[in-house]
Amino acid sequence: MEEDDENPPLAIRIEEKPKLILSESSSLSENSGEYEVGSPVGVTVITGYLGAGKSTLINTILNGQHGKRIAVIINEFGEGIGVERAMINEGDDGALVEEWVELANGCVCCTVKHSLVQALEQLVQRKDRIDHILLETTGLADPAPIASVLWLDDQLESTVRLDSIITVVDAKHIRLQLKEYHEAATFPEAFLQIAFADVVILNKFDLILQDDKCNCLIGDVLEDLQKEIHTINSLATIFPALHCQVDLHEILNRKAYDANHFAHLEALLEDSKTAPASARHDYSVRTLCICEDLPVDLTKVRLWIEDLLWEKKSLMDVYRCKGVLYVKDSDELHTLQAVRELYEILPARRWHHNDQKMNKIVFIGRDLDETVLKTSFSSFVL
Ligand SMILES: Nc1nc2c(ncn2[C@@H]2O[C@H](COP(=O)(O)OP(=O)(O)OP(=O)(O)O)[C@@H](O)[C@H]2O)c(=O)[nH]1
Repeated sequence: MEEDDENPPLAIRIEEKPKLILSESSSLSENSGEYEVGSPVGVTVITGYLGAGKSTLINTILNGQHGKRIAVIINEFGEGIGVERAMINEGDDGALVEEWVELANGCVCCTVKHSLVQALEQLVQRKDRIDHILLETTGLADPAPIASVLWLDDQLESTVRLDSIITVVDAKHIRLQLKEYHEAATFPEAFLQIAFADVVILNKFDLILQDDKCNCLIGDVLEDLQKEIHTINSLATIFPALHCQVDLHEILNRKAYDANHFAHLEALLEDSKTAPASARHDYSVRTLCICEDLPVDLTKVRLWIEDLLWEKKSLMDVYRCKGVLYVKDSDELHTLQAVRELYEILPARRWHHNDQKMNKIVFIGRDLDETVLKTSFSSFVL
């Protein structure tokens, strides 16, 4: 592909599989202020049910005022090659230059992992020209493997960082989708996407009242839906939206996995609650929170969490876990983050004199048992 000096296209050829678009935002500013030279490039994973509005969100971001130079990676599976491309607005001025590569069928996790690492490695070589990467996971029910590649992959660790997982939800259909999965007890796609989300965009709220026979106020319906989403994942920040129009500063650069960007996690943990047993919808995927005042032994915490995430003796399926730890013989607050079987415990900052030192861990997962979690934590770790 030829590059002309006035409007140099950004295009990177990758040998296989994800489609890759590189875009320079029309609102590009030389220094957005948020991009630090030398720091890893943030990756936002965009997931969501079929038709929920993922491409709409990408279009909103590409055409938005955020001052970032953004690269987009799209995975598309099966027969629909080319469809995703048509959904993305390339811009009148040709500001978006694309390189499309077909994704072969095969083991989703392996294929995606391999080609994703390759694509990212090539992208970050152009780091001087990219501030942020959007990764749309079309066709992937479970964002966890992608998240773990980005979050803890040794090869990529210093060059890219998982910024956040955004799940786009169709406000009109989400109840039905959750109900269907719940009743059929099948692979809980809609649950997983919400369970892993740092941000949920509750999209298409214009459609939710169309079938509503009770003349409810739109505010009440939205509030109900938000409660329902928080029953599954109380850590997710929810933005109701029309055509995915959201404040881009709220969704880009969230640093949801950074130990040293701790204020956000602290606020989330402060607010998070265990979904009550009497929750209106008794889903098997839910949020559960345990608190403990006494200092813990870090080595034992590691063994405990490994037992939980790796051995799965208790039959609980933990998808996501975030927390703060009050570690014995340390004057630093530690953070715990886990995505599926991967976890990380890091010192985040020194305890402040007015902090209430305690352990607080939030779990999001399937068939979580509060009693087992609490008693095993107290007996094992303290
Ligand atoms: N009424 C309404 N329609 C919307 C809204 N947001 C998106 N749509 C429409 O919903 C349809 C699907 O949106 P997409 O952005 O293509 O959804 P997607 O999640 O990328 O779809 P897949 O990639 O097929 O899973 C399009 O026709 C959009 O124009 C909204 O807020 N309200």
